Amino acid sequence: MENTSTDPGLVARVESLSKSYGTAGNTVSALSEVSLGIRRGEFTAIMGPSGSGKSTLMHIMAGLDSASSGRVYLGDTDITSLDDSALTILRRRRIGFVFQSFNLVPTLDIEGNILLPFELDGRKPSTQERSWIDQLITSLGLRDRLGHRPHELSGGQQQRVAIARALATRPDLVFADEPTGNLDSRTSREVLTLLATASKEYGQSIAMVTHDPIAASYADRILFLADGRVVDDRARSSAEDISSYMLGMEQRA
Ligand SMILES: Nc1ncnc2c1ncn2[C@@H]1O[C@H](COP(=O)(O)OP(=O)(O)OP(=O)(O)O)[C@@H](O)[C@H]1O
Repeated sequence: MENTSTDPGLVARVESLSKSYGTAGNTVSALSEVSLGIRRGEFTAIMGPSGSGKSTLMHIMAGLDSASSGRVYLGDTDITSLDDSALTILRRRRIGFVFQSFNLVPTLDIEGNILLPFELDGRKPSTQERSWIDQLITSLGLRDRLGHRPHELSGGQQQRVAIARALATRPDLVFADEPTGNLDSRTSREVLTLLATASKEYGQSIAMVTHDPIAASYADRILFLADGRVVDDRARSSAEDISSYMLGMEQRA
């Protein structure tokens, strides 16, 4: 009998997750029998060389792509059993996203972008949610930008809007996909500090895909993937240690 009991310390987990692309005779294995858990309240980085399966793992955990086999849980919800409309609702209500390319809606002002998850859910924020959003707007320094359009903001400011949007609904888990990929190093540090603070001060669980050792050094924990498998699971490490580990991985490959 399969054990499906949930460890309350894990916000999400995958069990024996495999993913292949292509058709019979011409398949690429992107993930092979991956089992891992993302701990609640932690900032987790997922690292690995190009093609190691990071994006595939994130997309499947976020319900954006389907597994070939295995199980994927968000809390105690087995998302592999959900249909497309249930997955859409789950993403909207329980997951936040921060992308490399910010993905703001150009025709909406900053406030409209931050409130978009509520708009898509057909509701207004409650009083309590509104005060949380106000707190986010202030702490992210966006108060005097609310009426502006995204193109009027710098890259770093746009990413702060995306972070405010991702945190606004207090999702179970925020996925960040190379969130500093389009930012200069100073702005990257600001954005990474904001993500680390969201986890430390607000208990926000975050899973960040990155190939950047500096970005990963802001995380509480670093999972390393290679060839579609988890090859290491480390506590917080310096950028130097992460770099030399990555270099070793490439040399062993
Ligand atoms: N839609 C797809 N069709 C076919 N193969 C795919 C598809 N998506 C990913 N792959 C393959 O699966 C493997 C893992 O890809 P994935 O994008 O998850 O790696 P990654 O670690 O995120 O890489 P990168 O750091 O370059 O973004 C690669 O061999 C890739 O070519």
